[in-house]
Amino acid sequence: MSLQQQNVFREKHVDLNSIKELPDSYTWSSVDSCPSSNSSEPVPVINLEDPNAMKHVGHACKTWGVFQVTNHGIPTSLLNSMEASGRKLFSLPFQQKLKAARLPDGVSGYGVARISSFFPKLMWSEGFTLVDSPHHHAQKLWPQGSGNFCDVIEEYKKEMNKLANKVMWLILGSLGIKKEDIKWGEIKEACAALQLNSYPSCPDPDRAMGLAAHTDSTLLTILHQNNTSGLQAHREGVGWVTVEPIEGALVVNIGDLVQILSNGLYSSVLHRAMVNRTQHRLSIAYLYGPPSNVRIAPLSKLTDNVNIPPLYRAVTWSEYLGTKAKHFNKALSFVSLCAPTSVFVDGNDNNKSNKSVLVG
Ligand SMILES: C=C1C[C@]23C[C@@]1(O)CC[C@H]2[C@@]12CCC[C@@](C)(C(=O)O1)[C@H]2[C@@H]3C(=O)O
Ligand SMILES: O=C(O)CCC(=O)C(=O)O
Ligand SMILES: [Fe+2]
Repeated sequence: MSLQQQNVFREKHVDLNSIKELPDSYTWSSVDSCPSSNSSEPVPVINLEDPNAMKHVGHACKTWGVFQVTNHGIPTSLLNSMEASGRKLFSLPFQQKLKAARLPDGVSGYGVARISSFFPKLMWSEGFTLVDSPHHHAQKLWPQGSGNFCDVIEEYKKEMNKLANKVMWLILGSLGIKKEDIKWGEIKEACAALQLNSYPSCPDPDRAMGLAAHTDSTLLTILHQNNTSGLQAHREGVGWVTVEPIEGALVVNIGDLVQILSNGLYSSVLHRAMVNRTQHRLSIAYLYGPPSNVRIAPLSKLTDNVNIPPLYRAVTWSEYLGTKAKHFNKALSFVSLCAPTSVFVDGNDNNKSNKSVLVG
């Protein structure tokens, strides 16, 4: 990064651990006006070894767009090592983390949430995005040697890929889709990014926002959260529901690309992360998408061009990420084939879903 870029970057980046009082630039006036729902129904928890797992996955996708999985096959030791690697990274001195800062137009590296530019207030979090090999970043962060950091990341990505494939086939199976119905056949060539999120303890958590409401631009996202609650999912007609951490369980979020693929039968889930006064929260998101050359469109088996027309046009993942980077919560309507009604609300208004409603 050039000196000039570093200066621009520093203006936007603040060491949250050094702040004792919530600055105005981090104060979200609308957070306290829309309290979390007290709904007694929790987000579904699905045992992946249950013979009825596919049916449960289908139901969870239709009703919530988010669920937790147990018996997922990821060794506890790997989850612990990944969490320790995340802690090791975020506990570095701020100036050291800045050495691996994400470039202004880049994707990977240390920085604020990419969606920050769509909001008038800043988020109480720091993130680290890894797309390719972690070695380049690790060298900058730990010039004297990064220990097992890179090995853990590579192993985590490999294991997460297997799990994401498995969950993806459960989702597709629940829609009645078989392997031969998918033109891109094996999804083992799938692409992915790893997003490490750190939410330092906050002096005024009720007026701060860790990560603002968004949907993921993925097929699905697998999230490991440490034992500190903060993740909330939005359910139509219910409101914000906390996805309570369950030891050893992983959270699966349905992303926008499954909404496209399923022709809207399964909606991506709007979610956000809250912060708390005493505990540092850490989450690790495995953002799973299709191979870069594949165009994602509503599956032909789910449309008939007469009664059920395709609702979305075909897009590649990178094309969709570009649309999301430009239009954020309006991205799905930009690939929609039907006229959207104008129901978008301000992204800072957390009381309502900020996704589009499509009229056929
Ligand atoms: C693959 C990706 C999804 C993501 C944009 C990215 O290129 C890498 C970072 C991802 C992330 C993680 C935090 C929330 C999110 C909305 C963001 O700002 O960066 C997602 C992006 C996304 O799903 O659109
Ligand atoms: O930290 C969390 O619980 C949410 C993270 C998230 O939504 C993301 O990384 O996309
Ligand atoms: Fe997310």
